[in-house]
Amino acid sequence: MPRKVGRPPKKLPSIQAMKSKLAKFDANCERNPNNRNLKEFLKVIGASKTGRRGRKTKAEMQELENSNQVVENRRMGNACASRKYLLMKKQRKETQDKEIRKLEKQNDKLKKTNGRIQSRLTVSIAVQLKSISDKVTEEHKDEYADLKKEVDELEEAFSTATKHGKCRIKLNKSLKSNDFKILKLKMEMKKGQKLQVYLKSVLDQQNQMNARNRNIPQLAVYNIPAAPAAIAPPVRDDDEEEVEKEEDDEEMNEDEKDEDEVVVVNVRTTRASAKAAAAAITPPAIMSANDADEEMDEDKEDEAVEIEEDEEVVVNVRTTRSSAKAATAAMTPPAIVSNDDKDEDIEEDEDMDEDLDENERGDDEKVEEDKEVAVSVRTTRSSAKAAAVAITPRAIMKDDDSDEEVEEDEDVVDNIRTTRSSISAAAATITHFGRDDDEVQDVEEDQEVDVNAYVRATRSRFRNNTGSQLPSTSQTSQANNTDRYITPRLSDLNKIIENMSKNVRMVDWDENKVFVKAEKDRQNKVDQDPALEDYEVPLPKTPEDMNFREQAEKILAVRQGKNMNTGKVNLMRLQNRGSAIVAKTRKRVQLSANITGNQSDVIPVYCDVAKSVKEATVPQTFAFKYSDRNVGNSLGLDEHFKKDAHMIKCDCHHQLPVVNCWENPNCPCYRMNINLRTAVRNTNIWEAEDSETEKEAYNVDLEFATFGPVAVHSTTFYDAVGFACSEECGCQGCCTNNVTMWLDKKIHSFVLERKDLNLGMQLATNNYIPAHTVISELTGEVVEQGNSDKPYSYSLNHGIDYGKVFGEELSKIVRRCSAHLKKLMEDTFEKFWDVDTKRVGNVARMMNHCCEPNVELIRIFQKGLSPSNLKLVAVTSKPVFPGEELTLDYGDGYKLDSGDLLVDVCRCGTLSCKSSPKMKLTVAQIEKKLKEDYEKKYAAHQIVLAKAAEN
Ligand SMILES: C[S@@+](CC[C@H](N)C(=O)[O-])C[C@H]1O[C@@H](n2cnc3c(N)ncnc32)[C@H](O)[C@@H]1O
Repeated sequence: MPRKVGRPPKKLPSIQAMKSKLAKFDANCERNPNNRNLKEFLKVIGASKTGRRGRKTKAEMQELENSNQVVENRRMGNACASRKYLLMKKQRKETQDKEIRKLEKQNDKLKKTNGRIQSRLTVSIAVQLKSISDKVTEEHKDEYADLKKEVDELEEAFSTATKHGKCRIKLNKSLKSNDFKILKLKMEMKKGQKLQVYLKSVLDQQNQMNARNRNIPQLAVYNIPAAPAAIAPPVRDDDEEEVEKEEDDEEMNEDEKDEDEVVVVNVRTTRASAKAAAAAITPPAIMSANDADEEMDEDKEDEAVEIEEDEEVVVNVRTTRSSAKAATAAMTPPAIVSNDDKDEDIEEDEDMDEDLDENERGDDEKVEEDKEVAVSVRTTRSSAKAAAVAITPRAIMKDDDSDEEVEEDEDVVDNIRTTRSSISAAAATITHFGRDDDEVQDVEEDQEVDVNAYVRATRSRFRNNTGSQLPSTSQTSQANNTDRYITPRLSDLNKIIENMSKNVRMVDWDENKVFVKAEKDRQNKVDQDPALEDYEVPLPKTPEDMNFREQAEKILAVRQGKNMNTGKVNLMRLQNRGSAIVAKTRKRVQLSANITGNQSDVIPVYCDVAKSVKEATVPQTFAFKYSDRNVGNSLGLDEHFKKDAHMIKCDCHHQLPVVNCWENPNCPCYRMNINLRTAVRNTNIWEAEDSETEKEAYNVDLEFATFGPVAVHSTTFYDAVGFACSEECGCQGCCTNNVTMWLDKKIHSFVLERKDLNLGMQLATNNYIPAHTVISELTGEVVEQGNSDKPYSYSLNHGIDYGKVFGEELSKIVRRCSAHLKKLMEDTFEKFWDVDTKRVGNVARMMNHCCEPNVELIRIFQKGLSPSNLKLVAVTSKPVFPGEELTLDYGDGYKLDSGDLLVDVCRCGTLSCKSSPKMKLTVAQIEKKLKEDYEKKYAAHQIVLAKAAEN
């Protein structure tokens, strides 16, 4: 027999072996879902991602797939379905690793400088002003004069802002060709500074200002690197001295220069007629579907900037001349050093020119160095650090370690303090971080805070943590006047408590009367509102129609899961929350007659743990600013959707015959409502294997129609995302596709009461509220997770999002989404966002946790698809009777300030409560208890309804 040459073919594992491997893998997956990765999956099934060897043949794969094991193994199937996602994730990881390696390399290099001047970033900003003519000819004389005037003003602004000496602006006389004037601003930033955040912030600030003037285009920064600073160790304190010295003598030694890294930011501006300005209002970065293609192309050219070296990044931004000026001013770092050292500046100018030339060549070869206006400004390391750190959102500041966070907070404050004097002049003009924390402004509709809210939050947190307060300066107070800042200062919040304390009093309380009044008020409101013409308040089911057994079985399953098999049963202690008891008049301590300050939404506060006014104290929990609107911004993404052309809205009711949005397949809002669910479903990769019928059911289950019950997919609470029409639409939001319409109707009456000292305030209803009814928005400050106050924060997008994927899904459903917007969405939704209700919020923030909650939160976008367009809407998941508490499930991971897990000390008192007494209960016992409870509530409600009908 001839001897076989070469390797014997690899023996394929038997199906049996394969099955056992699969079982193992599945068990592993069960233990740790993170183990589900493609590589492992492929390994298990014997295939390799590359190369033929070991890969199954089609037939073998078919056989595998047909095997019960595979078919039944849902997770495995899901892994298959998410193959694309996993590959993508892997690629992303590789890129990230590469970037990290690069940054580490840089970091090592920087460290070699002995930890003294570790790094210095020189930021050059070139502002190109379009539409300056070829030559400064006679006909352009005036124009040139204007320009010169502007530059003079700019110079002056810089000099004022920088305080430290004069700044130089070079305006070359022979402006020529290609319609650009180039203006340069150089800033030195030091290592440890978050360049990306810094630039983003200054532009955000500028944009906020510009937003008021529609003729000024929005600035945008892109391609800014995750600066080496992001991983660089913070500048050591002992460096500060040296930096201060530098401030004084303005010298930079050769060694330091070597360490310079140059970042060039180009800002292009359009000096144009109103029309052109309006067109220019769209920054290249965020071109939307509706924009002209031409502009898109142009933008693409603009975007085609290259990172020349590790340390060099070019960023293009388009703006108008005036805004560029303002932007330049805004970009002025807090403490600016004069430029005595001309040689050095000239050298740097040259560097910059090179960069600009590089950058321009692609666009237009004709820009010449001598046609440039140069502004050179240098900041000190310490002040730059202070500025950058101060405006760096907490989440972007290394936030994985809480200890480190505290240190950083302290660091921030240290820096703010050290540089306070040096920033004073600049603060009034440009620096927002130095703004006085201590100004409360009214929360207006659609009001927003700029990025500085983060700074403010950080500083407030510092105060809360340390009890000390940062001093403020007159300059910072000046800055306050121009800014709309909402995060209230601690002292004002304390004043709220003081004022409340003064008005505590004893009042009569007749539950029966209150419930009857609430019922009548609701009926009146519904009757008188034409928008609610078709709405009928559903009545509660009779006890006979209820399925208590099913409920009891569920409760028992939960209890068995907890091994509750000992102890004595005291059913009266349990499930006695809420009431159906129609009480007689009694005295009650009232802490506030109306917490909202709004007469159309009166919510009184009672304290039942105190028997007299003397005994009563107003708890600290009321130190918050009442607002029925969210506040906050979303890293620029919201700016995009604020623009008319990009806002998602419909004009359904503008045409006849009127077609209800919900029934109109062409309504962009309704379409978005449907598409969002698909996006969420696609995001949830482990759901991806659902059959088409299941997918269909999923869509139906998540109906967000205005007048129908708001259906929540019970098993995927976090996935409940929809889109609603708004006041910007043709229907003005009074249509069938706007569940948020209920938020302003205020048809339900609530009360806050304290019955349990340890539980704090409880939110209860005075009305019967049917299941699946919108009751309130949960409002607060929209902040990135990590910036929020945990016990009072609610996740805005966690769970509807796997990293960038949700952003990607979103970008797919926006028509003709530009590459930049896509990236913006991905980046924004890669982060997790919270609604922090600690300092700003509404009554919904008072909802306690319950192991058997009756309220769930759904997420509804309006007008756009940024976190600022997203609302957390509270919807009842069960019928709630008058007197009953409204509760949410905070989740098993929720920790109290004490560090205890809430579930371990929960006081919700339900039969499902994880900390309820251990006792053996049968289904029949639980069913009986549930029935009794419901009958009592139902009977009491019938009395209320009857009395309401009487008068
Ligand atoms: C967002 S607040 C809810 C309103 C709170 N009762 C108040 O007076 O401000 C959350 C805090 O309420 C308390 N809490 C909420 N539900 C609770 C429960 N089931 N058991 C014990 N404490 C609870 C905890 O102190 C928790 O940190």
